[in-house]
Amino acid sequence: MSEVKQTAHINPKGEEIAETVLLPGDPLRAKFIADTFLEDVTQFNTVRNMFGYTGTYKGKRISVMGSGMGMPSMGIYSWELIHVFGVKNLIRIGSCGALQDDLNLYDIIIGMGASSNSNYVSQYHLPGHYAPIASYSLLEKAKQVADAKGYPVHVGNILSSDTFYNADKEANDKWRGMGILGIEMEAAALYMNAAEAGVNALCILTVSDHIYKQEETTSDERETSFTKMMEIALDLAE
Ligand SMILES: O=P(O)(O)O[C@H]1O[C@H](CO)[C@@H](O)[C@H]1O
Ligand SMILES: O=c1cc[nH]c(=O)[nH]1
Repeated sequence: MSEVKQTAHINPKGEEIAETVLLPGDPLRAKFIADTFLEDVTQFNTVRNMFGYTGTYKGKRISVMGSGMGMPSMGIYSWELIHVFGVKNLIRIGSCGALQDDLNLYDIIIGMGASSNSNYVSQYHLPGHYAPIASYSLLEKAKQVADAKGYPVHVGNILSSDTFYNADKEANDKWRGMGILGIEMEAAALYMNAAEAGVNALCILTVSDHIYKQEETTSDERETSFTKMMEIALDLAE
C-alpha cells in the first residue's frame, strides 16, 4: 500500500499535487484561478482554509494553492510542498506596492531578485550576505510568455518585507533609491527555500497600490482581476 502523505498544514487526502504550483498569498485568489482557468479540478487542501487545487491548463497538470501572508507562512507551505510533496517549480503570484515613478496600478513585475528586511536567511549561517534570486529558467520562460502575449513586464529587484505597516518612515525612500521596484512579503523566503532544495522558484507580481502616487486597488480586485499575471504563470506548467 502506498504511503498517504500529509503534514500539519497540507492534507491532500490522496489527491495529487502537480510538480508546478502557483502560490498566491490569498487562498481565495487560488480558488478564483482554479474556478476560472483550470479543467478537471480536484481540491487537495482545505486545512486552515489554505485552499489548494490541482487541474489541467492547456492540457498540462498544474496546482494552485494559497501561501498566506508573510515569510513564515510562505516558508512553511513552500518547504512542505518541496520536501514532502516533491514540487519542483514554485511560482508566487502576488500583489505589491510600487515604489518607482514609471510603475502604475496593474503593471506586472517579475522579481529577478528579492531583497529583504527579514531574518529568514540567518538559519543558513552563511559567512556573508546572500542574494535571493529567481530561477533563471522560469524567469526567461515567463518573459518569453509575456512577450508573446503582448503583456509588458518590469523585471528587477523587489523587496520582501516583514512589515506591511512600517514604523520607519524613511525605509521606502531608501529602498526606492536602490531601484527596488515594489514591496511584497514572501518572495525572499520562497527563493531561499527553493535554492537550498535545488528546485525552481519565481515571483510574479501585479501592482495593487502605488506607495508614492497614493493609488490603490480594492480587495475584490486583488482577488480576481490580476488575470494577466495569472495567465503568464499558468503558461509555465511543464
Ligand atoms: O497579494 P499577496 O499575494 O497576498 O501579496 C501581498 O499582499 C499581502 C499584503 O496585503 C502580502 O501577502 C503581500 O506579499
Ligand atoms: O506587501 C505589500 C503588498 C501590497 N502593497 C504593499 O504596499 N505591500
